[in-house]
Amino acid sequence: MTVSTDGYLSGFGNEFATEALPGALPAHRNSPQRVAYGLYAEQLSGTAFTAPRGHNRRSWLYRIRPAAMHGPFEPMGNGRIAAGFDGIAPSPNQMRWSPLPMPDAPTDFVDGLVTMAGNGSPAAMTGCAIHVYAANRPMQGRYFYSADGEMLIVPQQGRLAIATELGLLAVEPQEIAVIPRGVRFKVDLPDGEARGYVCENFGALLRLPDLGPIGSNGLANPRDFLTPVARYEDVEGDFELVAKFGGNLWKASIRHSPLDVVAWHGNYVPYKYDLRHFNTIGSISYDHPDPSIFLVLQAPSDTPGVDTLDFVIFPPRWLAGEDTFRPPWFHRNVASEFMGLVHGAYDAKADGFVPGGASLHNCMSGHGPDAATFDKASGADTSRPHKVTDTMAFMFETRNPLVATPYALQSPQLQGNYQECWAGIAKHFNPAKP
Ligand SMILES: O=C(O)Cc1cc(O)ccc1O
Ligand SMILES: [Fe+2]
Repeated sequence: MTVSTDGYLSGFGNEFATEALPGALPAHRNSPQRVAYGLYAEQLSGTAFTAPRGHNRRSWLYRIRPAAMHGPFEPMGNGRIAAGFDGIAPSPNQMRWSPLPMPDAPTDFVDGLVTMAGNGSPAAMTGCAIHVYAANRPMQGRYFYSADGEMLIVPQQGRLAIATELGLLAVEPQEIAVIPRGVRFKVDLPDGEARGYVCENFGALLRLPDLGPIGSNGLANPRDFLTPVARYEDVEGDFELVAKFGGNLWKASIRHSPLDVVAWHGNYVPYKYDLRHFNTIGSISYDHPDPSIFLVLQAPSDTPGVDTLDFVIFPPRWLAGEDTFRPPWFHRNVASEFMGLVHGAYDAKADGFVPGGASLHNCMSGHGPDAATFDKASGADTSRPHKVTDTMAFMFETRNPLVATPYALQSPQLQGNYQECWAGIAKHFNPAKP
């Protein structure tokens, strides 16, 4: 068994084993005729049964009642969650949004989800949905799971206590949580309210990238990923199970808490990671490297080297490039970029991109530093290193263009004047002056 720290097991993709009651886990087998304590054995598979061993993910759960026990599902209305992205034209316009305001009415994590952008579909098993959430009420008497994809949660304001079937994840801003496809959970708000971002990954499971010439250490180190120990509730009542399935929300009545797993083992697990532990690598000579150097997790596609989804962060770091324009350069990419800001300021934008806000730069749409940032950085002294502090920006970078949802396009948070941040860029060209 791996090392346990404060209710967590450390490592990425490990074979974990944990029990909340002694002897609840069967030894040397998965499905004995009778399980200890009268528990039911159930397998939860996150990959095809025959996936190569290195990518195969499944866990065995020993629970008070099987997951099959609940009433029939019926559609419940999607609220502000988009059912899909087909049939909406993606836009080449650069877009930026101010933060989603905290709700006035009581709103839990599920009610608080708003889809901003996405591509692909759960049916195609590729692409993602990007949501933001703003909530002010714990999930009471209801439990949620997404059958559409694993959920990468990036809290921006307020802590989340995410009670999952496999145990409790306590996350705060500058940490992330990943809830596997199908795992049931409920969210409590220890600070009363919370806001953040969610990327629902329809494709291959997020994994740590290869390190190539970087070597055997660096970027996000596997032992900093934490998975909860087993923890169960044995409660009965009139509860609701909400499923996101095929883009839509469904609800079923359930007469007990589905968070009733007393012991489990396996490698299909929820986990959290503190972004402040990221080992940031950059240039110590000249030039600003591609942002792939900041890759935390990737969801590969069937094409080698081309990911369906990359989760990239821009954490505090030293900039040392000499005779170098140090902030992000002007660029156009084949990939599409949805960015958010957890904390502080982002070094490519002097203002307008604020914590809780978001931006979208689609395939081949030009973007980069705003005029104020360009002027400052092109005149800066680069003979000494400079530390970028008080910042935590991130990017959901996708292979396919992102479709902004009708909600995102019509929302009052859309900044109509975003493109003006480049309007003041001066013409300096003078063919007579090399
Ligand atoms: O657009 C952005 O701000 C993100 C980004 C940062 C960077 O350092 C290089 C490329 C890139 O897309
Ligand atoms: Fe970019």
